[in-house]
Amino acid sequence: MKHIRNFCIIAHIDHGKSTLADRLLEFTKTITQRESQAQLLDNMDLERERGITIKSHAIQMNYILDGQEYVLNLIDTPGHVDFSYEVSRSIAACEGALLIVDASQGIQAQTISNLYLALEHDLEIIPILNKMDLPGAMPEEVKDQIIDLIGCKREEIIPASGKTGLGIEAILQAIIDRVPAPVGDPEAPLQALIFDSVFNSFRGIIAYYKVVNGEIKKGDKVKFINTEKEYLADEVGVLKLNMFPKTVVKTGDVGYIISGIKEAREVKVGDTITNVARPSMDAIQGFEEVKPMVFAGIYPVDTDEFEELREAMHKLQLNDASIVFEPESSAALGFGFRCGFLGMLHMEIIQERLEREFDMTVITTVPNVSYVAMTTRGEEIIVNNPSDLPDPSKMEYVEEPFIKANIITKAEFVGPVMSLCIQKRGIIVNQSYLTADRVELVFEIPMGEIVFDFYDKLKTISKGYASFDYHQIGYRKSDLVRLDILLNGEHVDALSSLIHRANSYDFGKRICEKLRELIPRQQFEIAIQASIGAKVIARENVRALRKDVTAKCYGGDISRKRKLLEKQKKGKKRMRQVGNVEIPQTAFMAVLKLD
Ligand SMILES: Nc1nc2c(ncn2[C@@H]2O[C@H](COP(=O)(O)OP(=O)(O)OP(=O)(O)O)[C@@H](O)[C@H]2O)c(=O)[nH]1
Repeated sequence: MKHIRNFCIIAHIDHGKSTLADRLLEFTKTITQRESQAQLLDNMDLERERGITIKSHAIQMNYILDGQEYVLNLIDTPGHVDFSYEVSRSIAACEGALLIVDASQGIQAQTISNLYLALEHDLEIIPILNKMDLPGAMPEEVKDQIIDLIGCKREEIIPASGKTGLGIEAILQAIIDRVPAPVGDPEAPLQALIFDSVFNSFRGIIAYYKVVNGEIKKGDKVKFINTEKEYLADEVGVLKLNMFPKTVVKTGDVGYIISGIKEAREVKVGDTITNVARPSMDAIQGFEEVKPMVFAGIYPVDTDEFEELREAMHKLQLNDASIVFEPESSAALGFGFRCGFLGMLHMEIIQERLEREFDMTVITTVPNVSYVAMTTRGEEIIVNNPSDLPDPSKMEYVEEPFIKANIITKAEFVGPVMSLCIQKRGIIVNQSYLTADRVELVFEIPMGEIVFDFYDKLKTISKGYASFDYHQIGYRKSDLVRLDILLNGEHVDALSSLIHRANSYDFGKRICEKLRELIPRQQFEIAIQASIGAKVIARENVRALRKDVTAKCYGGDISRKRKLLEKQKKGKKRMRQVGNVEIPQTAFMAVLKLD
């Protein structure tokens, strides 16, 4: 135990965490250069394509320093806010953290929020100034920022580059010298903290844990304290490049367990494993049920494919326990599912996986957050779909989730950032200068206002010099109304949204204009109306189509005509007929496209 070091890497997105991790793995010969495809740890295809770490992973390195062999467990953490609970669990399994800061970018919002998480768990922080090879690196300036932030000594900051390999040896030395060995009682009953799990189609769910006290042996009967389920430890071991089976994983070490679990739902990140024969009564603290934040309807384009979609969703849920879904029906879209996601990125990933892995073509409706409505009869209703909002006459009030948003930007962008936040119904609670040129702004904002395009807008108005991070701070009463859309007088339930009363007129007008652009002209005129209750507040028309689309090809060559028709057919793939109007997928997402 004395020679084990458990550490994670925390960084703002794109500051070079995965690249640096690869260099550490190469240097310790955990992987050979040949095995080191770019960003080895990101082994899901989607992760590699998007260049982000979606799930945390762990890997063990062996390193000899001054004749002593050390076991270094690196726990990789995801960098995106959608997955922040996983970051917090990974951090809880470590004694130290490498805090990576891009020398050309300086400290960003997630550097700070992840740092706070690490400090909450009393982790030893090793500051690293990465990307020193970049011409735009500003080492002295960024060092000042780091010193201000964590109060370390200048010489404690390690200059590094994941690209050239600068600083790698110094980092390993610092991990051994500065990160404390795990503490724990080898004689005590087993307590192992689950910080991640993965789905393997052959072996079922593989859970990753850190043994906090006691030990876990192959063949043990174990129990997961929060779910109260018992399993046989078919295989335990440590994580190298591949799984490395062992007969026992001891106190302080990081390992995996395979026990025939088939569904991701049964393994909850943050849960504690104990031994059935000699149980610990206490779970390790900090366990939370992960709650979805964003909801949207997912419908098969082809109504016959509902059962296939159900099967695909179930399969996805087997390896991603954070998706929830239940059947719903929409007058406009037929049968589908209301699905809950951790955030917008998570939603996009699920949609993409449905298409790639299950070959499903789906229509997704506008995402919304989860509201709470209090009825006049004193019932509390959770509203995950705007259509479920009770009639105003039967409702006392509605509450919406709020977040605390942390934004770091340059002083010159404070004005525009503030106006954006205020436009999104934000309330500023703090403003502080980190340096003469860098400002941290703290806002409380309704979550519904930021889930869509907030981050994009923030990036645009700050020319990319703003970083953003948030956490939920609970529900508050709001004056929300349901805005409905009618097409030729017919209410399209999938286009309803909840909106603050003060913004509803402007919003109604803009959404009608946007729909007019997105709904293609058809054989007849289409009236687009926005209404609140029975009152129509905006209207636009899509004029009738006069000419045949192929008309301009008359006399032209036939192949061109066929191509045009085919193109049209493809475009139609994601269309839905509502009443007599055909609505394209893009229209269901119109809200996201408002300027
Ligand atoms: N010049 C230079 N580029 C680097 C260095 N380290 C990483 N990069 C580049 O920076 C980008 C982001 O690197 P990643 O390692 O994927 O960053 P990350 O922090 O792991 O990103 P997430 O996993 O998404 O949080 C990639 O394009 C890398 O090639 C470095 O030391 N120097």
